[in-house]
Amino acid sequence: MKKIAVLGAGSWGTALAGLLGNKGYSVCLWGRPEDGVLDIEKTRENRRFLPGVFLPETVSMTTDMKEAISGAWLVVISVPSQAVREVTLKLKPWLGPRTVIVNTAKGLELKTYLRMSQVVAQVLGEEIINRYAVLSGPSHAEEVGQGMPTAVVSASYYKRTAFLVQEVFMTSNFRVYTNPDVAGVELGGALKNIIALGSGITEGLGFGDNPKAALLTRGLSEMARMGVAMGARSQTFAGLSGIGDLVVTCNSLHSRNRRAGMLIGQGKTLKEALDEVGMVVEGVTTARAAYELARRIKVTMPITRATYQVLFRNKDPLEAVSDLMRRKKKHEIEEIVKMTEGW
Ligand SMILES: NC(=O)C1=CN([C@@H]2O[C@H](COP(=O)(O)OP(=O)(O)OC[C@H]3O[C@@H](n4cnc5c(N)ncnc54)[C@H](O)[C@@H]3O)[C@@H](O)[C@H]2O)C=CC1
Ligand SMILES: O=C(CO)COP(=O)(O)O
Repeated sequence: MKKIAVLGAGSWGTALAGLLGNKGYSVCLWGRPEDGVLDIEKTRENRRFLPGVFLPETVSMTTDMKEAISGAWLVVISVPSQAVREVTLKLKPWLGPRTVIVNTAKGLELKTYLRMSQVVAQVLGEEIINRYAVLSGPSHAEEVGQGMPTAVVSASYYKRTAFLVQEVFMTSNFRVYTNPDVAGVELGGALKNIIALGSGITEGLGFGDNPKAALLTRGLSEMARMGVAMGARSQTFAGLSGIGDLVVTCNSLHSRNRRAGMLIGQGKTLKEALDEVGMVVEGVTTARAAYELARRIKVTMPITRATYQVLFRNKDPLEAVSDLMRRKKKHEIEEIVKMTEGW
């Protein structure tokens, strides 16, 4: 069977390696030595990041990048977004001329503000873009690992690549749609984590469902605003990588972004919250990158700004909520007002 490399032995890399291995692919899961790769190989279980999910014999483990990439026709990147550049640099010397790259990391790179496809293209050259897809959507590793019905989206500028990735990942419990809007799918997956952090903060403050619904809905609106300003399609934000992932991340007990937010809302510092969660909380770095980018390109993102201030400027979460509520009066949807004569 064709070989697939999965880079990143955390919860998502492990779940995807299991999914692909169960489909019969020969999967090589690469991780750093500190990820207990040898222990995973022996027990067939990633006890730290995905306990209770057992990997089939079709999945082998390595800490050697050359061994992982050599002969692979498809490479899945499942490391935190701030590590995507480093890992892409490491895989570059061994990458075959036709190997397809599937990125699953959700975030914006700090300082450069680049989306993950742009980071990968900077490292591997623009020509990679035809062989690149992003796989994103509401898909907690814990549930995918248990084979629960899940729907995600494969986006690529190149139709054949989007279709190929759909075909590779699709199972009776893992439904994959396609979308040509790479920017929209990447930004949906990245920006929803900021809103989930903010939503978790309101839960930690003891607030209920109304503030969560308000944050989620207005959060989606600012995600789409930023997306359109960066060339994405607004409709993509109504899809799996937008509203879909926002709903799951703001509500799920598995969500690290929601959990970190709740801890901060309860009075923990950012460091204490991150230590307690113990896994990557992508919304933290993305809040910083998106806040700075929004200022630079002059896009209004009040929830992102408020979340940034709580995370990095020691703003009291209650004061942040109060400031959001007291912003100047607004129309709900500007486009509708513009289309409505006499308003
Ligand atoms: N866990 C989930 O349910 C899902 C996660 N994702 C995304 O997948 C990406 C990875 O997340 P998770 O696996 O959940 O994180 P995790 O915190 O469970 O694991 C991250 C893994 O990456 C490793 N890592 C960190 N820096 C590294 C580096 N520089 N080089 C190599 N390995 C490194 C860590 O040691 C760890 O094994 C994130 O962008 C996340 O948003 C996407 C969909 C679902
Ligand atoms: O993106 C994810 C699920 O779709 C994982 O992020 P969280 O753990 O914050 O929910």
